[in-house]
Amino acid sequence: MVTAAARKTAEKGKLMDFTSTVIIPLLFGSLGIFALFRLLQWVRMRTYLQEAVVVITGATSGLGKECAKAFHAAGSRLVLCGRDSEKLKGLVQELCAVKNHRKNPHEPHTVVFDLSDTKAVVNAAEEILKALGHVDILINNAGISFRGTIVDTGLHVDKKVMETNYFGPIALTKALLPSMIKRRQGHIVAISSVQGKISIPFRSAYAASKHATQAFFDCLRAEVEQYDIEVTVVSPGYIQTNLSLNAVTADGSRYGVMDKTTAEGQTAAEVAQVVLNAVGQKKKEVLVAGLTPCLAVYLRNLCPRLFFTLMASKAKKERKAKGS
Ligand SMILES: NC(=O)C1=CN([C@@H]2O[C@H](COP(=O)(O)OP(=O)(O)OC[C@H]3O[C@@H](n4cnc5c(N)ncnc54)[C@H](OP(=O)(O)O)[C@@H]3O)[C@@H](O)[C@H]2O)C=CC1
Ligand SMILES: CCCCCCCCCCCCCCCC(=O)OCC(=O)COP(=O)(O)O
Repeated sequence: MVTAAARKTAEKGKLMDFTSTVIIPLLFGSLGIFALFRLLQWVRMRTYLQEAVVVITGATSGLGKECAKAFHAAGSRLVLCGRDSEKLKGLVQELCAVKNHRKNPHEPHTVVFDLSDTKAVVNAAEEILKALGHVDILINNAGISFRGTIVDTGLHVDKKVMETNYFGPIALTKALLPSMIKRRQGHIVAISSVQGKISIPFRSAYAASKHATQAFFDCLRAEVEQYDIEVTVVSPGYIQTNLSLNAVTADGSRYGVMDKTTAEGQTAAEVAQVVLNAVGQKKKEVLVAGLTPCLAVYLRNLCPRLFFTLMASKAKKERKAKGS
């Protein structure tokens, strides 16, 4: 007669057999497949980015500057765009410092223009195509933010924000698109914002420009799929940059304050890595934000009434804090 203890030992043995013959090989097999998948993904990404001609707007500071460093490290041939030629030269020197230069021998090209000047944008696109022949990846990063009430804001301020954040990037995109279509190759990136998906009070011009950006590049993605052109929309939450310092206010003057939310945001280097990976993996869109902004995006879509109530109380609170 089999005792209970013997039955228990036999069951334990069976379990151990099952673990060593099924569970452990399955676990290691899955880990192996995952590691192989990640390796293949990395190799594909490296091949995609190495030698690629990458145009970055707003390369003089913040996220644009960090994207320049990340794509340079990935071996891309950079075209750095900005309004300040001295800052661009400084960045080229930094990138061409011996340590970086050994990894990527291509000296970045610089193009100076203001995105709110459509003619200058078209000329810049021509200059880029003349100098490099083609563009593989365009990163529409440059932008400005806004702080103010709608009732006090001059229309010239709304236009300035729209020109910089929306018309400038779409003008550059339209100027480079025909050459991408001709080659049936290209990748267009729009750095939007969480505020391209939700609107928060006292940011009307900024949120409107980013919603327009999201809409335009979503349309573009569908239209250019037939030419194998990729479109990636990146929507970050707060990033530690000069964005709030450089924001315009209701009368068009500089805001000049480093907001706590911005100062406590993600680092620009972290977000640049997300941009690099999203481009390398040809992602359609990516939301790079903390839990609250992400929840706010879902809430806006799933329960708009509650979202609007929260935004109204946020506006009330901010107005009270300012004593207005
Ligand atoms: N910081 C944040 O919290 C977030 C930022 N973003 C987005 O990230 C992008 C980069 O901003 P960020 O790095 O944070 O801010 P920064 O202010 O540090 O950088 C903005 C860049 O845009 C350039 N720029 C501004 N206006 C113009 C113009 N008229 N013509 C050409 N270039 C111009 C600036 O050039 P110059 O040096 O000449 O001023 C600068 O290089 C923006 O699109 C922004 O909306 C999105 C979500 C969050
Ligand atoms: C249980 C659900 C709770 C979720 C609701 C909370 C609602 C609180 C609102 C939070 C709003 C977050 C907004 C984040 C916006 C953002 O990250 O924007 C990034 C920027 O573009 C920064 O630009 P700015 O000029 O505003 O500094």
